[in-house]
Amino acid sequence: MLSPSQSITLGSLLSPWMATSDWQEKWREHSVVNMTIDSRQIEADDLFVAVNGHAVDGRGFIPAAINAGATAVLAEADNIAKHGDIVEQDGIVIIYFQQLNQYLSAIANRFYAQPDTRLKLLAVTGTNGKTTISQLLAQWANLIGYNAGVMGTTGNGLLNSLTPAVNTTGNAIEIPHVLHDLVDQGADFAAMEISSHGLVQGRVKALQFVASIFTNLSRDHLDYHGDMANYADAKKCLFTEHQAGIPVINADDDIGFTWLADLPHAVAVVTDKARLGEHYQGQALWLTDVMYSTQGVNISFDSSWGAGQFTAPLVGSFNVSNLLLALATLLALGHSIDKLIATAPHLTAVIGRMEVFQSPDKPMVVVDYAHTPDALEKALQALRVHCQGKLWCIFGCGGDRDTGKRPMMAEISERLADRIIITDDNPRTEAPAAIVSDMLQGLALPQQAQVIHDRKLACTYAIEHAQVNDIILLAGKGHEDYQVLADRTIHYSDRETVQALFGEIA
Ligand SMILES: CC(=O)N[C@H]1[C@@H](OP(=O)(O)OP(=O)(O)OC[C@H]2O[C@@H](n3ccc(=O)[nH]c3=O)[C@H](O)[C@@H]2O)O[C@H](CO)[C@@H](O)[C@@H]1O[C@H](C)C(=O)N[C@@H](C)C(=O)N[C@H](CCC(=O)O)C(=O)O
Ligand SMILES: Nc1ncnc2c1ncn2[C@@H]1O[C@H](COP(=O)(O)OP(=O)(O)OP(=O)(O)O)[C@@H](O)[C@H]1O
Ligand SMILES: N[C@H](CCC[C@H](N)C(=O)O)C(=O)O
Ligand SMILES: [Mg+2]
Repeated sequence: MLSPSQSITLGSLLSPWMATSDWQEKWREHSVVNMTIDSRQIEADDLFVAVNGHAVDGRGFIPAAINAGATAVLAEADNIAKHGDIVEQDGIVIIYFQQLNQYLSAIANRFYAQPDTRLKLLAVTGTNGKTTISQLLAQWANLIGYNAGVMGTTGNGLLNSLTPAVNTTGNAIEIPHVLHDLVDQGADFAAMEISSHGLVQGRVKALQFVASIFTNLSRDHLDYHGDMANYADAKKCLFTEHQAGIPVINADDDIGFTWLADLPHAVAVVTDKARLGEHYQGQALWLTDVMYSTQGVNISFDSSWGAGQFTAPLVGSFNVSNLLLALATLLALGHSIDKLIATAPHLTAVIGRMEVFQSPDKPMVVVDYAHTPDALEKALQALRVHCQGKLWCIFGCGGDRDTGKRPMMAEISERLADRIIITDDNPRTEAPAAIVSDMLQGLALPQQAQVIHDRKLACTYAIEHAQVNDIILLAGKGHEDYQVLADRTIHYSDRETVQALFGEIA
């Protein structure tokens, strides 16, 4: 539960955008103590914000919000002529605001007293790696003396006490509210994940970031963005239409590389310096050597801030990219290279991201959140290096999400794994059999893949049938502790399943 903010008058809150001095005094001086966008979460003295959404028009819930105790309403205006109109309904004021969705971030940020400027706020965007990098940044920040928070897929809050959240990037009101609470709890650093949905919906429009990181772009969310060009534009607008601070760009990624030309102050991060060309003038950090072991990675790098070498207990080549991006960002923000190198061995793997589970006489199991073709490919490639026996891949595809990635992920599993078990992953409103059928289209030899819809049974089968030197990748659910079915959400966790099968928990 978020704490209430200090109260603020409607006149003061909205004065940057409308002539509140013309209002009746009773409305101008009317105080509100919280903002909420959902009528179902209204509490006494809240300001209800009614926007027109993708599925329903929030203005239809104004009566419900008033019934629930809203003390005032800020509602989307249909056109510019109606901007600033005031209507009284059941003794409650409704103020109309044009393009409310696009301004909501600024209004809410003002409401919560600009918390983005009261700590160092960092943004991480890209298809894969956002959670990992934001948490690595927060861990590293803590190790060098900050009190760091995060916001993202695994929840919001101080790094070690996260509150689960509905979205990876919260709504335009929730974000400054969480930041306000973080500042109250003494946070002086926060790294947040910014999804492409969050960017196009203006959820972070008004925030001031000290640095923004781009991880990579690969297929995902085409159900929402239509095509890859739109998806790329959505990500790019963090750097061109937001207060991004220092851009830190993964230039190994083809899209990231092309953006460098438009971002002269960017820090480019690459695994091969030659990729930047002789004439590259900007700041950069590049890999000079890397060694992998089951204990993690040993990285040597050079950069505009000097050269160095460090170890970190993370698995997979993509985590080298994640570590370099986090390091480059902290260096660009002025932190000491020596301190960062000295603290790197204390970084830890992020929950549900290439998380390794081992038990005597049992195959190694890796729980990972790969739910895109690129992530699945990278996760399998990373594990192949360590696998003496057969590599198993257990995965499904989410319902009500981009259907095009289903056969692609199946094709990747067939190419890179030795044994495939297709299972369920949040079927949501779709029939699990239909999702599996889409996935099977991608296999040359579908008869060789097993389909076990029940995820726990799929894991049990693999652990019972795999040899001790096999590796089992359990992909797609990572930290999730639920399975979303058509009519209900049930408790389910891959991590708990493995721990139970290994006899670690009852
Ligand atoms: C399609 C989409 O992105 N929808 C997002 C959008 O909702 P919306 O404004 O369109 O909502 P709507 O359901 O049409 O309702 C309109 C308004 O009526 C209000 N309402 C509705 C019902 C009611 O009883 N009372 C009420 O007041 C709603 O609060 C809303 O303000 O804005 C909301 C607030 O920001 C988001 O929570 C919501 O995310 C939904 C839940 C969602 O599933 N989004 C996914 C696709 C998403 O955003 N994913 C990305 C991450 C993807 C990744 O991993 O990369 C994310 O950032 O989470
Ligand atoms: N830099 C990377 N490049 C490619 N794949 C990655 C990278 N980092 C992580 N992955 C893979 O993607 C999965 C998800 O990683 P992570 O949760 O950090 O990404 P995310 O961008 O936060 O995802 P989401 O969009 O679901 O929030 C990991 O479990 C791993 O398989
Ligand atoms: N944030 C992503 C996560 C997907 C995770 C996977 N378990 C699934 O449900 O598809 C999404 O909502 O598309
Ligand atoms: Mg994430």
